Amino acid sequence: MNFASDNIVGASAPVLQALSSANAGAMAAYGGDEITKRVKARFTEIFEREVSVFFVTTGTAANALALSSAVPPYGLCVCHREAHIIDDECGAPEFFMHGAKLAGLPGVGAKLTAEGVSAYLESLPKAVKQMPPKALSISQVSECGLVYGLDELKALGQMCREHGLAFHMDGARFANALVSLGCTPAEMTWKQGVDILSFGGTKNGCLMAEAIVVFKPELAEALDYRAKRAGQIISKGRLISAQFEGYFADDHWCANARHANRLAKLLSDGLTQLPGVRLAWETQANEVFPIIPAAMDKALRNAGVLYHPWTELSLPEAEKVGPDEALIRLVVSFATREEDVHKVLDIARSVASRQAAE
Ligand SMILES: Cc1ncc(COP(=O)(O)O)c(C=O)c1O
Ligand SMILES: C[C@@H](O)[C@H](N)C(=O)O
Repeated sequence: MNFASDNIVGASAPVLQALSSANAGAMAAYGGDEITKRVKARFTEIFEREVSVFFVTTGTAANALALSSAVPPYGLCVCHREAHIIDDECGAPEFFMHGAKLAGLPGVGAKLTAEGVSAYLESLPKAVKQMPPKALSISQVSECGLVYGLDELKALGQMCREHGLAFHMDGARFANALVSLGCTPAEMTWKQGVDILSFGGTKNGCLMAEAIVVFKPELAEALDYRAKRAGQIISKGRLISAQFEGYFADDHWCANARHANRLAKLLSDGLTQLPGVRLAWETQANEVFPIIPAAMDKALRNAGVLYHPWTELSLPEAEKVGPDEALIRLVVSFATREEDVHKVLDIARSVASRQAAE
């Protein structure tokens, strides 16, 4: 029972089928093929406006290249201090921004507020040599499994406009956030001021497919060159676009995300009914962050449930993890079986019963 990440499963059947179908015959390389053209047009339909789309192989590449188009080498990009771009990309964003800096701010649940970012920006010294803030990057879904509501995104977008920042969204789990809010892709992005999006497909059914979706045309100008320099212009480009073709067909992508979110909620609700179990952050997408008794943590691991501990950095002081507790991260994917969720709950319940009997 592997709940370590949504990166642990392969692709879903429709995506693999689309890939297999696209394999036949000769097609133009480097994105010149008909499938790539078709899928780029599909992105324009999905986002209800003309967009530029660049296919890449990893979320890190999407984030680093997206930010490189928005932030000059002397600039600053504001993000959360636990953002994937600051914590998990080994300096790729700074590297591709040619030395620009990431400024990580605190925030409960790895989320930022417009007020908090604005206060930070106002606090910066206005020295002429100060690195000027040029972008804001948020993760939707956040690194603590939380989803920004449309009002929060609107306020952040407005704040970016007021401060002249480009607004980037790390949408590694875009579909999970989308179905959680029940809104449209346009409402969750450009209609709230998002300028450039890292659109993730890999964690939700694709084999290896991410896209940079650009809403602000001037940010797209050099992205082809930047992607080429990063080794992200794939020679057999159809192999990424075909994945997205299968991903988008028959609303498959949203069905995958709804499945993952539903089982995450089932897991979360089952765990929180047990004594000594509380949530670090509400379950709003496909990740569950329970704080559980240490004995339960040990039992789950001994029973072969795979998951990672999580940092409590974004927990309010009053909710910090106790000496006999463990904060863990359980990630549910489109391929997670409901029976495995029930198995985890059964183990947790048995531990709780034993502890109650002691
Ligand atoms: C919030 C977030 N952004 C981006 C990524 C993409 O990272 P990768 O380069 O591993 O595809 C991940 C993890 O997979 C993530 O959790
Ligand atoms: C932890 C993080 O780097 C990874 N992207 C995951 O979500 O599993």
